[in-house]
Amino acid sequence: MTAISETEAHFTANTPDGKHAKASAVSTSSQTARNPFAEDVEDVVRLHRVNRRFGNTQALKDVSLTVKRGEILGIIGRSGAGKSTLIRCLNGLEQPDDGTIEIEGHAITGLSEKQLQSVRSRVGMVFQHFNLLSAKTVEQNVALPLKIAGYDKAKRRERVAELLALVGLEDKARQYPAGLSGGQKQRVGIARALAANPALLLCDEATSALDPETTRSILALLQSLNQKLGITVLLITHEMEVIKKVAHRVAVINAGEIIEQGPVWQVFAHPKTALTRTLLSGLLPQLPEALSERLTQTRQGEAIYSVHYAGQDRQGEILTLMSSELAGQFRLIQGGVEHIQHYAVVRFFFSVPVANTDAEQTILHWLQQHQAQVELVGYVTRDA
Ligand SMILES: Nc1ncnc2c1ncn2[C@@H]1O[C@H](COP(=O)(O)OP(=O)(O)OP(=O)(O)O)[C@@H](O)[C@H]1O
Repeated sequence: MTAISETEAHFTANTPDGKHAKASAVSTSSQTARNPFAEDVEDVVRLHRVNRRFGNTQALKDVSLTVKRGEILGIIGRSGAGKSTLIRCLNGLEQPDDGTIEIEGHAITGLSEKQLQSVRSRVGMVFQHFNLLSAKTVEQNVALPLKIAGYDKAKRRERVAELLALVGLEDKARQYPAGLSGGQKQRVGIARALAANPALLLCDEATSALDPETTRSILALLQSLNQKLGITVLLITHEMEVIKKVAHRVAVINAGEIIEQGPVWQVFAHPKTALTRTLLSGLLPQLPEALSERLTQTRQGEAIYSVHYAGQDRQGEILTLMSSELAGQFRLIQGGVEHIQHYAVVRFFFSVPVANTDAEQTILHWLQQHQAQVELVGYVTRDA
């Protein structure tokens, strides 16, 4: 058996005969028990002013958050920001000091361990290090939650075949995890998380242990599962690239606080906080280092501006338009277009000689008219 972390603490589930069974690292459900969760509730997850303190550390500070049914919400934050604490609160392994957490309209704060079992049956967990049972085959790993939930052998076999087909691993059913690649192991982890038909897939750094190509294929799988099954996904990550590829909305967490949230295209186009800008820095064009090193705040030489812009279903034509309508009045330094959701997110830097105040004002006015967000970055002397 592989070592498992506290997050994958043993879950228990009611079996049809009324006894409690134990499983490792899996969510479980009872087919016979009445589902206390309202499947028609629009918000699958709702957190209201959740706080969690550890001594002097405020791991979660007044966190309010919703995840709508069918949505993929990405939560991004640096190490120590509070992501694990948030996950642990969501699957009931941690209790907040105050505030409320609801899964499908059902308050889960203050529940007993036994009451939490049905909560966990609605939440499938996908882990960074897969947490498969090494002594069991792929099909046995996937079947485990079904076994605990009381599915008979024939039903288990049928459902496991269905799940393995869903994640593209039909031919690996009899293999052991040791013989699988990282991406294949994560596919097994996802199949297992989906086994009991959860409402929510909680992905805790699900691609952080994978190479870029495998990461892409796992993210594509999550996206297709979201589209095919309509499953709601809460994805915890420290990589903006992951958010960009799959999430509909993003929430940025820092020192336990949600400091910014919104549709992914919007946060990319108009990041409000310095941290978000830093997290985005690898993905959006930056001012060349040779130039940024020479920046001053004294008005001289050339003024350098950064522009953020987002347009729906447009191919970033603002740059083309600006180049044709204001030709010769500015110098383009660096720029690029990202296509996120149905938006073209454009970021570019341009310079204009400070001596040419008419051109500067014309450009700023033009950009304002085109709803672009413009910021003065600084000045460089003309020979820069
Ligand atoms: N059981 C605990 N006892 C004391 N402090 C804790 C405990 N759990 C978390 N913390 C503290 O709470 C803060 C948030 O921790 P958390 O593990 O939630 O962050 P994280 O964003 O998941 O970080 P990482 O990405 O490194 O896992 C940190 O300062 C951490 O040291």
